[in-house]
Amino acid sequence: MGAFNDWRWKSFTIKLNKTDLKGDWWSCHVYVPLEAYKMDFVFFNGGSVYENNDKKDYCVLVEGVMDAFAFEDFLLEEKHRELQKLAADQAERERQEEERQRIEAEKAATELDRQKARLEVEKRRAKLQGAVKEAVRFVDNVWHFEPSAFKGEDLVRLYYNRSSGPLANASEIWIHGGHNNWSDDISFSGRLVRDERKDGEWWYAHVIVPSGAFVLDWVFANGPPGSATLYDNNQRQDFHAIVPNAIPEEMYWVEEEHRMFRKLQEERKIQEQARRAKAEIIAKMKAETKKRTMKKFLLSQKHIVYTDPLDIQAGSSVTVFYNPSNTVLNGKPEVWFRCSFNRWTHRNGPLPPQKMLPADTGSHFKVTVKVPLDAYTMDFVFSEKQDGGIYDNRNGMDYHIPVFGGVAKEPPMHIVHVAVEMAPIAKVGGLGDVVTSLSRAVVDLGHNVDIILPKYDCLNLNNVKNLQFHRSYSWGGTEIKVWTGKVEGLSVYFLEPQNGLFWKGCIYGCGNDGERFGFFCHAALEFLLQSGVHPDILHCHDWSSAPVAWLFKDHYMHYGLSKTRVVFTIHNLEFGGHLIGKAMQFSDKATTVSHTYSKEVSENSTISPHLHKFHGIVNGIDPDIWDPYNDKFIPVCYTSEDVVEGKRAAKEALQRRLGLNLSDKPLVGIITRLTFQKGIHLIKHAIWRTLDRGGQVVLLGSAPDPRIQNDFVDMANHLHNAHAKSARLCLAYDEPLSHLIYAGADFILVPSIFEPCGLTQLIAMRYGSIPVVRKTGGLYDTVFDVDRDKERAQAVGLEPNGFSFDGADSAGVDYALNRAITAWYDNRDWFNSLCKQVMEQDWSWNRPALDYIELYYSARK
Ligand SMILES: Nc1ncnc2c1ncn2[C@@H]1O[C@H](COP(=O)(O)OP(=O)(O)O[C@H]2O[C@H](CO)[C@@H](O)[C@H](O)[C@H]2O)[C@@H](O)[C@H]1O
Repeated sequence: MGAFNDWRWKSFTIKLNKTDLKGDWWSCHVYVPLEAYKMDFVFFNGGSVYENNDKKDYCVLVEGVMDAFAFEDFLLEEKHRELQKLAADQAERERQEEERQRIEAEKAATELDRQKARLEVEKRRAKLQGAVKEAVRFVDNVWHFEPSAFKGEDLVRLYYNRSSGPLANASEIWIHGGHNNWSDDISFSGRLVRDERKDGEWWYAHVIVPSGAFVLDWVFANGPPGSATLYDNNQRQDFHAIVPNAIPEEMYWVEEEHRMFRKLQEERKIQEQARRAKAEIIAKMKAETKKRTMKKFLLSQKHIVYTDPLDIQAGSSVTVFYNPSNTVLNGKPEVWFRCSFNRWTHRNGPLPPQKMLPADTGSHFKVTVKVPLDAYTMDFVFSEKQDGGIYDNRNGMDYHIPVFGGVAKEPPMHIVHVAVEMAPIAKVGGLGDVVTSLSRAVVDLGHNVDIILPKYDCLNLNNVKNLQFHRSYSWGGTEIKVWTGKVEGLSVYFLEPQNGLFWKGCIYGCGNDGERFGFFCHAALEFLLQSGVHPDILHCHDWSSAPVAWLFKDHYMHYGLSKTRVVFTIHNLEFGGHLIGKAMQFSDKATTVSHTYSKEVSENSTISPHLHKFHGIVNGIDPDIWDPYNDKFIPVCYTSEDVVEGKRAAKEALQRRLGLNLSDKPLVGIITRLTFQKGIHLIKHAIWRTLDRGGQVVLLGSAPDPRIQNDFVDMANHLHNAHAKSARLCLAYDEPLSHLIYAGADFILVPSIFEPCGLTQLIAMRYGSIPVVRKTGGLYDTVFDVDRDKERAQAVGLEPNGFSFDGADSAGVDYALNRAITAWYDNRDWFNSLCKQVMEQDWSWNRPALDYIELYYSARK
């Protein structure tokens, strides 16, 4: 009994035969496979008696192309092939399932078309019944046909007695005719001539009876259709004649129904093809953007680390270049490279530390590594000595670079968000957008995400698919019903405590919000515990779900959720500072929504003790939810290629909808919650400045504070009187209108006093609108002034994309807004190319989601 390569390959059992050699020699033939580098074997009697060389077994080496390492790779390749086959099988099954669903949908749609055709025909038939009742064969002394019996497609003469009606003195007489109660409007017309052979005023026209006609409908007039001024329309009843030998009515309607059905089918097919073609274009554009962004990501640390090649392939060699002069290892005589794979979990453990050698290019050092076939990330840090000393481990995050084409895939993480807002079903501001769009991006990267949300009575349920009762449990003295549903493709658990805490008709502003959300956080943890769900990451947001952090650490961690880590994100430090401070203390990692805001708040007493675990990760926007190429709220879809035409149509639709002049003026849009944070006095000033410059302004915003709301209502009244054609303030929350403004505006103004990230400037750019912003927080990180920030933009691989200002006063606003409007008036070609350029920048989650994944992993270390 034997096998090859340490018993890992092709085992065999063969019966030996006695040979005629001298002594007690037995033998057998063994086939040695190509992949063998060693043969292992023992002898046995076919039963339980073994000769296994004192438990060491026997082995002989095999000469050939294989050794232990090559065999390792060979096995991985085998596994790879097997996985590929499984994946192909799976893909085929999915394709078949899709095909089945497509056929099913097609069947249902066909049935619907058939019903529609039937209904339509019934409607027309009922309508025709009336006309048939009124129709006759002739009217004495007014009109008749020759011959009197005829059918569809016959040529007949229609006689008319001119003196019978209002055309008695007309010099010309025309017939405007149709059939079956004008079913195709006018289907024939012609000029009548006088019949000299008859007595009296008899005029006639030749008419070809339309096929399928039961009833002919007509009027007489003194000119052809379009230029007649006098009619004989039988006292507004029109004339109706029966077609005596028409085809049987039943047959006609059966044919009509068929014709209608075919037409509907044809229309549907064309629509379906257009939809599919569009989906393909969208997928292609998305993939290209993603690829560009990934490349930029790989190059983004080039001043510290980069690899050659940039995309590392499993099973190949890669050279890592490192420049210590920008790190803590600056000036050290030696640099050592310490590396492993798969987030330090690779089966072979870390590679032995390698000393890096100076590279030819300036201050970089280099080292070459063989990447195993089952790698999906390459992980490394640098140290000053072979045995350690000072490390550059990227502030505790380590360096991780994705490896492509390997046989192993990154195991998915399970992330659960506990949040009180979620777009589009319960959105108040940007927090709701981020919960949805970050989750979608993380799912796209192959991880599992669930969201736990209160079941408010004011949820927008139109956007929840498959809402179902899931279970109920008791906690906090009440029954809590749990519902599940899909929102934007994400799985959501809705908690509905029967004590009515979320039946208040609103999300915030109930007086006891702290108590309501505190209860919700506790209930969410209880739900996870009772359902036996053990996520890797619990992600909570702002003061409203901050309690998750300490409730978890104080209680639930000890009840069996011990592998879970808590990540806390600050979207706005303005509210609930105490709760935020406590969550900062108890969370494993904390983030805020831009790098600059993280610096701006770093001295805040709630943050400063925790800087070691605090990171700024800029927000992204969801490229599917905000997509001018696929947006049902704008009149013409567009990409960067036809941005000018697309925006022109959107601007016109916006002007029309809000009653503004339909002229080509620079249009400034503002979309915001109206709070102190958003720079209210600067917004007001900008409205007047834009009007001074001959532009138009549209503001969409609502104020939670009634004093501010009233103030804007006054301003709106004033503006709508004095500048009705140039300014419109919509003081409400209106998602569809916001899309039209993003598309129709030339500029989106964001003059915030402080701004953790800001999404409106990012959405603006996606729609080719130019942001005009105050340089603060995330606005500083995402908007680069065309005149002042060229270098700062280039440092992050971008071209400048907007206008910005520093001061929080009117002079500041003027500085940016005047330049923006002047550029629009004086340099339209350049302005249009700027619109195209900002549309091509990637402000989606493609990049920031990678940073969140890194953060989640580092929280688990
Ligand atoms: N009247 C209205 N009608 C329709 N839509 C409206 C609207 N008013 C605002 N919106 C929409 O609400 C969102 C606002 O997001 P922001 O990030 O700009 O601000 P917000 O201060 O709410 O968010 C906070 O959290 C986010 C997320 O982290 C941070 O980016 C931000 O800096 C921080 O203040 C955008 O999607 C915008 O279109």
